[in-house]
Parts: sequence; structure tokens; C-alpha cells
Amino acid sequence: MSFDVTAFYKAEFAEQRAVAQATEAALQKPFAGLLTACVTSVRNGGKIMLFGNGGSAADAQHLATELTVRYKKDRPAIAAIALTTDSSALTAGGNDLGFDHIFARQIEALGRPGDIALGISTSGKSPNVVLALKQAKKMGLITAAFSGKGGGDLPGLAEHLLVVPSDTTARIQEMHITLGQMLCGAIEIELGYVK
Ligand SMILES: O=C(CO)[C@@H](O)[C@H](O)[C@H](O)[C@H](O)COP(=O)(O)O
Ligand SMILES: [Zn+2]
Repeated sequence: MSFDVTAFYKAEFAEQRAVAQATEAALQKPFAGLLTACVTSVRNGGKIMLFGNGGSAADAQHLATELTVRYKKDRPAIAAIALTTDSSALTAGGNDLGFDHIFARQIEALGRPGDIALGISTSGKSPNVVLALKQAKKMGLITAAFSGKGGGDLPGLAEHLLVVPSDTTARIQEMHITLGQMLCGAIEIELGYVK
């Protein structure tokens, strides 16, 4: 039997629409809570620290850059950093301390009370994301996470937890970048930089 690309194409979009609808219905309140936490942190001199693995590492970098450089319009920089980009910190951390510690160590070095630690994990079970959030909590950072698949180990750990109601990794990631870009847009509006 040959691959039915038309059926595949339609089914992927149908699933994407269903997950987007369910996400919109489920996450309005936690989104607003995370927005308030981010705006309060940045206004008080804090920063947003993002981290995750694979596609979520790409999301962390992408979202940090929306804030530090530009999202919709030119405006003052907003403090954010991805913990996925310093190859020396990642390789030495992985080599000397273990892969589970690559983000936690950077939180320990760079995190300050009142900063936001925003982990991105579709499963909510990646040990390096979980350990970084534990480290953040211990140091008085505000913990937050984007997840899916029920949230894994993150309920009770991330104060602001946005769990996409899906078990499909790709669909969860699509909602993470949507929510993340919405968050960047809302932060710049709340800070009075964009009308
Ligand atoms: O992008 C994808 C799959 O769509 C992969 O690179 C994926 O991000 C990696 O397998 C990650 O290691 C998964 O980690 P997590 O989302 O469960 O924390
Ligand atoms: Zn992916």
C-alpha cells in the first residue's frame, strides 16, 4: 500500500487544530500568571533563564532572543538568557558533573532570587530540566515550565506550569513556541514598549 500523503497532511493539521483548541481552553489562567511573574521580575531587575533539550533547546534560544533583541518592534532590551548555548559550560558541565547538571550548574552560577527559571520539557521528565528547577527553587528564583504529557515530574516543582493537553511531542512543541512567542509579545506590551 502506498503512503497517502493527502490523508497524512490532513490528519496532521486536524491534530494540530485540536491541540491548539484544547491548549487555548486549558492554559489561559497559567499563562496570565506566568506573564505577571515575568513582568514583575524584569521590572525589579530580574531576568528570564530558559533551558530544555533538543527542540526545546532551540525554543529556549529562540525565545531568549525575542526578548534580548527584538520581537515585534524595536524597543529596549529585555533581560533573558538561554542556558543551551555556551558550548564550554555545557561540555565541561556534562563532562565533569554529568549531563543531568548542565543547566542546574548555570542556574547556580547566574541565577539570582527573583529571576525566572523557565524549563521546557515535553515529557516533564528530563533530569537536567528537573534538577535545574530544583536548584532554582532552592535559590529563591521563580520556577516555571512548559510541558505536555501530563507534566511528568513538574507538578509541585514549577510554580507556573503550562502543560499542553497532548501526548504528541511535535504538537506539544508547536504549542510551546506559540505560547512562548505570545508570552514575549505580552511582556513587551505590559512593559509599555509596544502598543
Ligand atoms: O524535537 C524533538 C522531537 O520533536 C527532539 O529533539 C526532542 O526535543 C528531544 O528528544 C528531547 O530530548 C526530548 O526531551 P523532553 O522534551 O522530554 O524534555
Ligand atoms: Zn522536534
